[in-house]
Amino acid sequence: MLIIGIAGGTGCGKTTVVNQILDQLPEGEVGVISQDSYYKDTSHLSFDERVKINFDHPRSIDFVLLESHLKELRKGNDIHQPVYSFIKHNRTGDTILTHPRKVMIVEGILILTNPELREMFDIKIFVHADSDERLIRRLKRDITERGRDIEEVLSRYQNTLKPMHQQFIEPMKEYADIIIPNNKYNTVAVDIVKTIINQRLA
Ligand SMILES: Nc1ncnc2c1ncn2[C@@H]1O[C@H](COP(=O)(O)OP(=O)(O)O)[C@@H](O)[C@H]1O
Ligand SMILES: O=c1ccn([C@@H]2O[C@H](COP(=O)(O)O)[C@@H](O)[C@H]2O)c(=O)[nH]1
Repeated sequence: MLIIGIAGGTGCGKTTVVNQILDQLPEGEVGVISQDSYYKDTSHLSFDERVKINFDHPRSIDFVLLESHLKELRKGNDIHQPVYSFIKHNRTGDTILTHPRKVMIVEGILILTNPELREMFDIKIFVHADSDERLIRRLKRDITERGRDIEEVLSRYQNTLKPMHQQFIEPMKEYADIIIPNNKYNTVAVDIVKTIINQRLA
């Protein structure tokens, strides 16, 4: 199994890059695990308490579960990937049955911050987009898709997201094998990653 980690700040385009990679690759050969599925279960908290969580700090992620799921997949076993709701700020209680594939992609803002998980990646990719570009994308996406308003996005950005990005996410570029510039759609970089995957699948 080839395991590819794709990191980068919010709105840099990780999900978009993953979808571009999957496009035209043989179905069923490449699997995806999203770090978002592994936000810690916070069912014991009220919604108002959950809103106050710092979701951009590594402690908000259940890395133990994520790592153990990846190890199970590597052993050839299925896992039940939790489903996360950004609207509820919590796991939904549902899971997605995820099968091991020849190539597994793990994507998320904080996946390179955990040394044990980092060790498991054969290829580490960091998607870069400038912070103003990422904020604009985040505003548009969170208002249309994640039930936020402009006040929520901007206050989270100033209070937690920006400082956490500078402290935990940006320094992870140091560990990347490949940095994809993604201020504009980068088909050349995506094609290079696809070529690597196709070689593994051949
Ligand atoms: N290169 C790009 N140029 C313009 N918009 C982009 C680009 N890449 C992604 N987007 C848009 O930005 C938003 C956030 O992208 P997404 O892939 O969800 O980022 P991430 O998963 O890193 O948070 C989405 O609405 C997406 O369509
Ligand atoms: O309940 C939650 C959990 C996370 N967030 C925000 O999501 C982004 C990470 O997702 P991307 O798709 O990579 O943008 C992170 O910056 C958290 O602030 C949230 O709003 N609510």
